[in-house]
Amino acid sequence: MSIEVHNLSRQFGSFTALHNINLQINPGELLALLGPSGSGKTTLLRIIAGLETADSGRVLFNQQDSTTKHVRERHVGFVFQHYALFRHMTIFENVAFGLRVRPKKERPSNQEIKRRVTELLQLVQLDWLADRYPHQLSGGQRQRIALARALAVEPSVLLLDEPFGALDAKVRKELRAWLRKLHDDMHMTSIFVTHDQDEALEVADRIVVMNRGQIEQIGTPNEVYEKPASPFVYEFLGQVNLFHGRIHHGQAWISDLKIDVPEHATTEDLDAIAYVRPHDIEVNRTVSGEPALSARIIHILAIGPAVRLELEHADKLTKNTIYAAISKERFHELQLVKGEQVFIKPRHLALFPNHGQEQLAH
Ligand SMILES: Nc1ncnc2c1ncn2[C@@H]1O[C@H](COP(=O)(O)OP(=O)(O)OP(=O)(O)O)[C@@H](O)[C@H]1O
Repeated sequence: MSIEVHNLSRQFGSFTALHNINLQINPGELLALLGPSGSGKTTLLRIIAGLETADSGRVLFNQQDSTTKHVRERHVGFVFQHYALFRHMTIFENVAFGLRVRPKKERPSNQEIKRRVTELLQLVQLDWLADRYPHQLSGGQRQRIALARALAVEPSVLLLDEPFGALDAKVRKELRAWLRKLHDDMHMTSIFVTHDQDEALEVADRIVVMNRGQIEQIGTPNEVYEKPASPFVYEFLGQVNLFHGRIHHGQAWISDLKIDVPEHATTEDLDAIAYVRPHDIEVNRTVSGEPALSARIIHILAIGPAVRLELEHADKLTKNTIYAAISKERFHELQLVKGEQVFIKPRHLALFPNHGQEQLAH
């Protein structure tokens, strides 16, 4: 099932929750709506689901206008973070619920319901819990049952709002991999809301980055991470260093560094901000001909495959903290010690005109 969103807007009083949203979701795609709290993700998901109405704009399911279609007619399954299971029903009955409440002529026989529910419980690998009640399950198990319940009605579209939000980090990671596999096996179109960058980058085919009711960028995880379209996306996705500088005729001055930026050949004396990812900061013990910034190591974190360095660069009157990530091999080669002086330079940087918009930089 394809989903199209055209010129969708939604106000709550004088507050604009969604402003002119346009989105095309391909059949079979797993799409993440990613953004900070209050950016409009849930409102957009609820409008697509038919649980909320838009002030203007349209939602098309398989090219057909579904704006006026009732929730039941949209063949949508939901999983919400706080969409609790029915406490007084067994796990089996929770999953069977959507089938049992169907109008009589569409309702499967008891035997058929039993077959389908058993199959779904096997799919979420919890068939051994069929006779238990929700309070006898762990949080992760309950979320998997919530998914099985959503899938029972064979939805063409699966909508998930922070489905793993309340779970601990390890269970979240397991369920992410599991959701990806389930989505691929079931051939659905799925949209999930998250404010967790790692979750979106790891699971989604494409990510819609939202900010203040608008879409900042739509792209594959690789595109939004490697080629952020705006300062907001740069700062929201992963850790980033921020430098202030100027661009003039194809050259950027960042602190004492002069860097060629041929893509800005025609720019004249522009105040700019430069973003550099920690793994794009090159660290050396000596200056090798090219200009570099001197910095002092104030902290070393050597956990995991990369070594993270916290550096302090004395830039005229201010002190800037800069984060660098280097490989374990490079770290051992350099034999770095806390407190000593090193030389750093950005291998790759992204420049944007400075409109004073930076807020989130680390
Ligand atoms: N029924 C409502 N009445 C008034 N304001 C609302 C209503 N629903 C949402 N809003 C406002 O609209 C904005 C967007 O809310 P929404 O729930 O879509 O954000 P979100 O990106 O999902 O945030 P979160 O990650 O915190 O759930 C918020 O500022 C919220 O306060």
